[in-house]
Amino acid sequence: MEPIVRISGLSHRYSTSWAIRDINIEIPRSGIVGLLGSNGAGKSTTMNILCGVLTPTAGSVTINGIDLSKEPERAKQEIGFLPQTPPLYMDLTVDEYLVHTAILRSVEKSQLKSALEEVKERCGLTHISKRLIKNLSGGYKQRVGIAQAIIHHPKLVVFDEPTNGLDPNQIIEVRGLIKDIAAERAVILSTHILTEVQYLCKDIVMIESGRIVFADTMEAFDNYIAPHSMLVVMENAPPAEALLAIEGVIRIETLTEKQLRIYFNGDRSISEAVVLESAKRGWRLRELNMEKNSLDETFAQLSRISN
Ligand SMILES: Nc1ncnc2c1ncn2[C@@H]1O[C@H](COP(=O)(O)OP(=O)(O)OP(=O)(O)O)[C@@H](O)[C@H]1O
Repeated sequence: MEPIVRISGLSHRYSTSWAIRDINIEIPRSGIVGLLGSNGAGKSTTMNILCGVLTPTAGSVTINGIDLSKEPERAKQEIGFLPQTPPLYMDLTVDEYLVHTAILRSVEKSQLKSALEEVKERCGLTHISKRLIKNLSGGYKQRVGIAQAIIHHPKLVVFDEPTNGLDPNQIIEVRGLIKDIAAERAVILSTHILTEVQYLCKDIVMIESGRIVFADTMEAFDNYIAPHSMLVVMENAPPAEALLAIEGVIRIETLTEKQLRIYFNGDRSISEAVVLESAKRGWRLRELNMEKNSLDETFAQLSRISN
């Protein structure tokens, strides 16, 4: 099936420096894709181009098969966008603001009332319809921001750092809402918060220094960088020097008298050398566990690879 978004050879230069270079991404028609990267990696630039807010220096974007540069109005009809700072009018009530955004998004007059009621119900806003936006909590303001992004039933919704500045309860609520919204359309979630991606996304695209450094499933991300430490338990654990003498071992961390963490370079076959050496020297190896990288480590290592 044709992806909902096809980004090809996308590059953008602000005055003298390139913010993104040769970005290629395809977004499937359902599920949440996480766009991950450190601050300044190029996420917002990519999102702004995708949402038609910024014209790229090079490359193309099609949305639902429509070329964004050739038919911007039609292409943008297919997208809902929640930028980092929601575009709210503080002096309007929730109803007034949502009607205003629905008209901007070309929702037909005859559909206006039902679109408004549906989106308020969806986002838990019905009971605060008449409240001024400026008097709402951060969590409710964000819900109004989400409501404006979906009121016209777009096939793709883009969220840029949607839980920024929210308290832990509000974060859980907004995440639940995003999950719910993604049940029937494609969602792109741009963030530098790894747990957010881990919780919500099936697929990840990671950008660093303006280039894609990883694009695959969450599971593949989890396994991407080979582990470089193992935890061992030995009844007669030797002094660190004896373990450091094994080729590839670079550091020993002594945890208890019998438990050690061995850091190594190279591949997993080093575990065999540890087993053999233990048998030869009577260290009485009881347990050996390869340690998995945490997602944070993978993120940090991918960030370093790009620099
Ligand atoms: N208007 C601008 N003029 C000049 N340079 C810019 C402009 N906007 C962004 N940049 C630069 O382009 C690069 C990418 O920025 P971008 O905002 O896309 O990154 P980001 O991944 O969204 O980061 P953040 O999470 O901090 O928003 C950065 O080096 C940034 O300094």
